[in-house]
Formats: sequence, C-alpha cells, structure tokens
Amino acid sequence: MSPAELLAKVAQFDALIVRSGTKVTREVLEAGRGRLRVVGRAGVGIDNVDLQAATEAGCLVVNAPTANTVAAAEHGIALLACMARNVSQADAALKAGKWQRAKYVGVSLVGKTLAIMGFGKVGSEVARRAKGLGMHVIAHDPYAPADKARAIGAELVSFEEAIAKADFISLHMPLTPATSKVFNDESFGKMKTGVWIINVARGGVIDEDALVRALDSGKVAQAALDVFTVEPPAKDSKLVLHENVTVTPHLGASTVEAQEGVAIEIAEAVGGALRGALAATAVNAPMVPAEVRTKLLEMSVIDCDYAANLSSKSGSSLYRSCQS
Ligand SMILES: NC(=O)C1=CN([C@@H]2O[C@H](COP(=O)(O)OP(=O)(O)OC[C@H]3O[C@@H](n4cnc5c(N)ncnc54)[C@H](O)[C@@H]3O)[C@@H](O)[C@H]2O)C=CC1
Ligand SMILES: O=C(O)C(=O)COP(=O)(O)O
Repeated sequence: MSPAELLAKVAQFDALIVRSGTKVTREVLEAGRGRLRVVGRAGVGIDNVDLQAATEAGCLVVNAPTANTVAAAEHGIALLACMARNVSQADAALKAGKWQRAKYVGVSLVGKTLAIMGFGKVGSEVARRAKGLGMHVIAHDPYAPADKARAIGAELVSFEEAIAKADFISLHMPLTPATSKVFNDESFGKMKTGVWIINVARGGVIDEDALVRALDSGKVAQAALDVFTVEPPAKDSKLVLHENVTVTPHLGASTVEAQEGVAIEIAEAVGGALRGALAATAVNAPMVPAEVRTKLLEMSVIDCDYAANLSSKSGSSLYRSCQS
C-alpha cells in the first residue's frame, strides 16, 4: 500500500502488521484511532513505528524478535567474506569483460580482530560464526553480560577500545536517539587506517557523509552495507556508487526460512496482544460493576483468554461471569 492508501484504510482494522518499508507515523496512528489496537512489526527493529504516538493512541506495539536472527547474522558474515575478497567488484568487472586478478587481491580473515558493536541476538550469532573463521572477536555493548560474551570466546570492551583495536567492525545495535550517527568523523578518526565496516543494523547509526569521506581518504578500506538512512537510497548516492562499497537492499532478514518464522512469530504476538486488548476492554466495560472491576484488576487479569471470552458475552452473563 502507498502511505496515502494506508492512511485511508487503517481505521478498518484492529491490527496492522508491517515490515521495515512501512512507516507507522503519528498520522497513521491517529487515523486508526478508535479501532486500531495493535501494531505488529514482522521483524526486530521498531524504529519505523512512532512509539510515543502509539502509546498516546492506546495502541500496543509488538515485534518478532527471534525468527530472523540467524538470517541477519548469516548475511553479515556473507558481506564480511564478500568484501574481504572483492567479490562484488570482481564479479562486475568480469561481467564487463575484464579479467583483473592483480586488482582484486583480497585480505584474509583468519587472525584478524572483529569488533561486534551491539552484542545482542544477531551480534552474538555473528561472533559465533566469526570464531569459526578463526577471527579474534571483541564486542561493545553497554547492556550485555560479560559471561555471555566469554561463553562464545568474545571479550567485551569499551566503545573506544573496540573501534581502535578492530580490523573489521560489524554493527548490530538498534537505531535509537543514543545510537544515531555514532559512527561519524570523530569515531572514524579513532579507527585503524584501512578498517573494514559491515552494517546489517540500521543506516542511521552511521553518518553516511562521514563514511564517504573516510572511504575517500582510505581511513576505511571498504564498507559492506545492507541498510541506509533513507531506503531506498538516492540513485546517485555517493555511498552506494562508491567503488569500495558493497551494497544489498536490506536483505538481512530475507530468507525463506526467516520469513516463515517471522510470519508465525508475529501472528502469535499480535494474537496475544489482541487478546490482551480485549481483556482490558472486558474489564473496563460499563456493565462491569466497580467492585468486580477492582477484583479483576487485583487479579491482574492474567488469563487473557478468559477475559476475552467475557468480553464476547452479553451484559448479564458477563456480570455473572465476573461475579464467579
Ligand atoms: N538487516 C536486517 O534485515 C536486519 C536488521 N536488524 C537490526 O539489527 C538490530 C539488532 O537486532 P538483534 O540483535 O535481534 O537485537 P537485540 O536487541 O537482540 O540486540 C541489540 C543489542 O544492541 C545493544 N545496544 C543497545 N544500545 C547500544 C549501544 N549504544 N552500543 C552498543 N550496543 C548497544 C543492546 O544491549 C542489545 O544487546 C535490530 O535493532 C535491527 O535494527 C535485525 C534483523 C534483520
Ligand atoms: O527485523 C529487522 O529489524 C529488519 O531490519 C528486517 O526488516 P524487513 O522485515 O526485512 O523489512
């Protein structure tokens, strides 16, 4: 649907399920007021949903946090290996009739230091795989427990230490106000000259103009990017067209297996949230006497199925059910 079509139709639905391409703006949430109870993000990152506006509209936001983890990690590893061996550039050259073996000498991964920025579900799976490639793995994550990293053979370090020591840096933190453009002129300046960057997280964590400058100066040897500040990026984007940049169109979660898993995970999450919303409606229904409402709230109404069932009953039977 186009944004205009979504605005026109959203009020007809109790739940809306989106991927990253749909922006659930304040305008969309306002248009859905009165009917829309749940926004399901069929994937991990919820930076495309206006959470404040959703809260104000009384709309629950749920995601599918686990089903695409491996797909995203595998894509990160694919980009890492592809970039280190100039696969996309050599492929384009050979298809243009150029047999350039000397131009496309790569670098080896074994023994190199990989910094994982954001040691959550995807980051830790990338770490596991990188260990298998013989890389030395360090990680930065202000919230990850050190024993989780140790179990994988990775060392948790500060932001400064991670970016200063790494030969390769792979980004796996969410896009939040705190992570917006944390990779900028200043942080590129603190990295090793000739560092390699992989981004399967969100384009917005990098200042893209600063990355172009770092690529032009040779500070960054190459970058492999699955995500961009604006998607799709402009056709004449200097970053996308840069000869030392490998790009994919936000494909991290796009495997057959991941999308099947995400579909199931988000259906369950949205179903659960709708039952919860119905439970709240049942408890707050005008025919529920105040003392029964108080009792139900004391019980926290943890049995959503039961409460949802109540909401579908007529006034008097609802009252009797609440009493019992
Ligand atoms: N390219 C793609 O198709 C996909 C992209 N993603 C992106 O990857 C991100 C990570 O996904 P998951 O690992 O599943 O999420 P997660 O929530 O398991 O991990 C994110 C980690 O980042 C850490 N973090 C938060 N702020 C940080 C900071 N300032 N510096 C360093 N670490 C910080 C958190 O503590 C957490 O451990 C998602 O938010 C999403 O934006 C996820 C799946 C597919
Ligand atoms: O799960 C995520 O955070 C992703 O970035 C995947 O996005 P998509 O559902 O493929 O548009």
